[in-house]
Amino acid sequence: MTPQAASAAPQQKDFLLAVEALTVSFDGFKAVNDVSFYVDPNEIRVIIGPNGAGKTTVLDLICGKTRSSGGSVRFKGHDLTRMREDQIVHAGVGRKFQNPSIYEDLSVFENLELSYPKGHNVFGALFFKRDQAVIERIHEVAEMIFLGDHLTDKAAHLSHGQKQWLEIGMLLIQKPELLMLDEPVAGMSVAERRKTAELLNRIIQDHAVIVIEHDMGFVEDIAHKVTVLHQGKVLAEGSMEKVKTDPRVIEVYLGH
Ligand SMILES: Nc1ncnc2c1ncn2[C@@H]1O[C@H](COP(=O)(O)OP(=O)(O)OP(=O)(O)O)[C@@H](O)[C@H]1O
Repeated sequence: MTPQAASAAPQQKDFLLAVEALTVSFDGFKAVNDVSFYVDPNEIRVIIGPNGAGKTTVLDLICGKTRSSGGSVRFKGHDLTRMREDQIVHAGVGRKFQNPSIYEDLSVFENLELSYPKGHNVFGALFFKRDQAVIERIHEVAEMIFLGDHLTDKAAHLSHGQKQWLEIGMLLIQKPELLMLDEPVAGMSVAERRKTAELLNRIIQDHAVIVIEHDMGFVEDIAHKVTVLHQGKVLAEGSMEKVKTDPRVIEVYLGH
């Protein structure tokens, strides 16, 4: 190829996350079957689909909780399928599960402090100091998750929605570049749902977010792009406008 031809070649787009041909089988059953999708920096991607479609398993594969049997997950050039869960966290991928895993007996401040990155070895943890930078970061995150006035409250006394936000805050304090949230608004009030949409729109100024969600009103509010899974495969992908009028999506999911 001549130098001119090389420079004219199309540039490959820099996706934050590239999932390609991802597959996993459980006892011969393909729960995730040849799934590919690409997430941009600052994007909110929502994964929808009927129960058992493989949504949670896809997130489990990305965060290293489950090992794939085929395909790749590239995040900023790293193949996550070759990395351990803790290495994936350090690479910048944070995952929130459906049930909040906060410390109920500790305050909001202490929960956030515990999640502050303390270095990757035992000495980092031993010599960790509650210095000004840490305190400032905790206040900054607490404001972002609407808990700035609740720093001294015990987590046990927070509402269900506030507990979900606290757990998102515990991820944010680690500064991941990609956050993955499994049904973040399940059980929330309408007002809490609205604030969660606002929170996600704040978050994506510095992060990308993948959300699994069944609440279609919420999906319409937040999704830049929707990936529809069905029986372990990608059935459709695109804007919510496009996906919700797709007859196949209506047949297997939205029409029920
Ligand atoms: N560790 C596992 N061992 C065996 N089967 C599993 C395992 N994890 C998931 N499955 C199966 O894989 C399929 C996909 O499950 P998954 O939880 O990913 O679906 P989902 O789309 O998240 O569903 P829901 O909306 O109900 O949460 C299901 O049939 C489930 O029973």
